[in-house]
Amino acid sequence: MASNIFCYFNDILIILKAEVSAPANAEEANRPDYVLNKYDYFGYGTNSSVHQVNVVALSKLTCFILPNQYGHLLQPKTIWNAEETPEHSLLEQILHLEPLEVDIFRGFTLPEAPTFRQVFGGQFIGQALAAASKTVDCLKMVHSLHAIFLVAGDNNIPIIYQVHRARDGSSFATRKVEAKQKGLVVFTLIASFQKEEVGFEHQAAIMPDVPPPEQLLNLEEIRERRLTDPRFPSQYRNLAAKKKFIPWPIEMRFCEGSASQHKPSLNYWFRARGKLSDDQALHRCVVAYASDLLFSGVSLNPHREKGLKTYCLSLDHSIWFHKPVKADEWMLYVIESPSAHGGRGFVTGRMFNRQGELIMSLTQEALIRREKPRGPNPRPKL
Ligand SMILES: CCCCC/C=C\C/C=C\C/C=C\C/C=C\CCCC(=O)SCCNC(=O)CCNC(=O)[C@H](O)C(C)(C)COP(=O)(O)OP(=O)(O)OC[C@H]1O[C@@H](n2cnc3c(N)ncnc32)[C@H](O)[C@@H]1OP(=O)(O)O
Repeated sequence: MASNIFCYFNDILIILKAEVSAPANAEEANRPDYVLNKYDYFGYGTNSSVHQVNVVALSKLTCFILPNQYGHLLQPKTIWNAEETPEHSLLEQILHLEPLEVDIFRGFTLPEAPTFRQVFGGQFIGQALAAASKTVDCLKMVHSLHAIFLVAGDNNIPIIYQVHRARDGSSFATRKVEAKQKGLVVFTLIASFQKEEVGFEHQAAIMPDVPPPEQLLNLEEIRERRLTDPRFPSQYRNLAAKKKFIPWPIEMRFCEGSASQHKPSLNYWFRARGKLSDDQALHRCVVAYASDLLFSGVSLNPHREKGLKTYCLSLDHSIWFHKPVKADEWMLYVIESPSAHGGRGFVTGRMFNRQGELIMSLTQEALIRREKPRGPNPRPKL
């Protein structure tokens, strides 16, 4: 027994019982209807104007009406209002974007953020994913993304993120993001989002047997040891002490000592420094950011030698999120490099939580070359 419901309202209706078939709007009228179930919602939740909603109840319908002034309660505490939380971590500041227009955002490279010669690749991925996430129904979470680095970004100018809404389906949504500097597209990302769903389950990947993070040193402690270890020549120690050192917003603990630094693999624990807001979208942006820090460098491990200077840049990066992420708790990053050839190093990664659950799978290809001496007037890239 199906019955049509036409109503004019600006509140949100949450379904408590029954199924509802909903042609969402006029543009989608030619597409097959999609079905809303218990706890799905429809309506607009705006107080600017009254909208028409056209749905078909497939059986007796019971709804909870949420008046528009309470619509914000459906939004989780998100990265886009992070500035309202005084104690937010440095990572939330790095990923914070300024909305400029519908689907257009501005990101910055903060002085406290890790920078390299060019904008850090993980910053592009994290910020672009944050921009895409802001345009997607908050019940849908990113499950995969694919990024390409086109031009080295300039740390000294803002980055404009333009989001294209490629598709909004009932279960999935797809977004394309272009990052621009000086009018040039320097980075692109395509990301797919999905509503939570129950389905088939298995995990064939096994977490390697490594020491727990509490028994290992972090990067800062390794550096401290190098500065004070009398086995290193004093010239080396003085030089290392003079180098500007900005602690990364990600804490890392390496599972193997320097003896294994020539293996085309690396295992390390990591977590975000400071407490993050309780927002799954933010936690996924944070791990996406962290995933580019020590990834493609593993493809150089078998080729490392004294005095080697390299020119390395991430070319592309893909992530699949299998399960919910907690970026401020320890995760094990297991990296392998099956191949380096033709100036390109290829790496694959897996991230496990402490319970051994496989949370994410990743791949990346990077340009890996011996550094050539710079000419007197290098061509500007932007
Ligand atoms: C066991 C314990 C281990 C413990 C480890 C412990 C500690 C580790 C600690 C620290 C590790 C530190 C850092 C690692 C962390 C993070 C890594 C971050 C990675 C990134 O965040 S990465 C940023 C994102 N990714 C990009 O931003 C790429 C954007 N995309 C492009 O940039 C272009 O798409 C390109 C270049 C790919 C193709 O562009 P194209 O087709 O035009 O390429 P082309 O070959 O012509 O080079 C063009 C110009 O690149 C320069 N160039 C080329 N080859 C060179 C060489 N060999 N030497 C010197 N310069 C070179 C010249 O300037 C040349 O220009 P010119 O010819 O005028 O000289």
